[in-house]
Amino acid sequence: MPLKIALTKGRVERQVLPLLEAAGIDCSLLKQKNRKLIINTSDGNFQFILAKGPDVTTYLNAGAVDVGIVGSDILTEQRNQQAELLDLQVGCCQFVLASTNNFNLNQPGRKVIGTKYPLITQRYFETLGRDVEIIKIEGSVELAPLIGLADAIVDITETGSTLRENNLYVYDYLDLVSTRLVANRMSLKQHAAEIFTLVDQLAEVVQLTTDQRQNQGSGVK
Ligand SMILES: Nc1ncnc2c1ncn2[C@@H]1O[C@H](COP(=O)(O)OP(=O)(O)OP(=O)(O)O)[C@@H](O)[C@H]1O
Ligand SMILES: O=P(O)(O)OC[C@H]1O[C@H](OP(=O)(O)OP(=O)(O)O)[C@H](O)[C@@H]1O
Repeated sequence: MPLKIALTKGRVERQVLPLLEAAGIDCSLLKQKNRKLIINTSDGNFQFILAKGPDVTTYLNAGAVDVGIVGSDILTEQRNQQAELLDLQVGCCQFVLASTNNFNLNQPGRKVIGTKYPLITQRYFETLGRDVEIIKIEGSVELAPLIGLADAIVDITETGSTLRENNLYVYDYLDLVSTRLVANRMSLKQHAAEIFTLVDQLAEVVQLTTDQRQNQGSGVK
């Protein structure tokens, strides 16, 4: 039986694929998958299930997959119950509170906040002791303060381009985000050897990549 891995399709998939390859997993079929959603590796050791991020945790919780590869933003927002095994150190970004240049959180009144992440937003404002109204948005969150739907947004940013190009400013920095390898606790017992071998292989690749980045930064060849 192959190890079933729910892989977040899109951005995460693109960034994780080179890590999987470097860990010795044959990704040739994964690379030429087109619209196929379930891909077995040619050696029969792994089955990749391509899913949207929030659904990766749903599949894990239901025991439909053994392992998941998903952003920590989603794990936090969904109150993840699964075992987190490795930070893959890709898909790195950060939550921010952002708005137009005339926003002032300290002004009295209940602010309206647009976000894809209502739980994370709720927790953040609770720590500030502020009561806010949260409006859930599915994407292009930056629109909310621009068209008067919300006073500000809580969203993730990487390069800052989306904020800049839409004349939005960061008012606070929240948690850092990266892609994580998580496992279903039952699978962890049943397939301990396979899962920990995968974790060890990927951990080695992540460490190597980190070392290379540091060496490049310090000018070492
Ligand atoms: N700008 C970004 N830079 C780096 N990582 C990001 C960025 N945006 C999102 N991520 C990470 O990648 C994961 C998937 O994001 P992605 O944008 O591919 O999915 P999505 O939001 O469901 O988009 P879509 O609806 O366009 O498929 C997020 O859960 C987060 O962990
Ligand atoms: O700081 P940047 O590098 O510009 O990245 C930030 C953008 O990336 C994410 O959006 P995504 O691409 O997932 O699109 P979405 O609006 O559909 O969520 C996030 O929600 C920001 O909009």
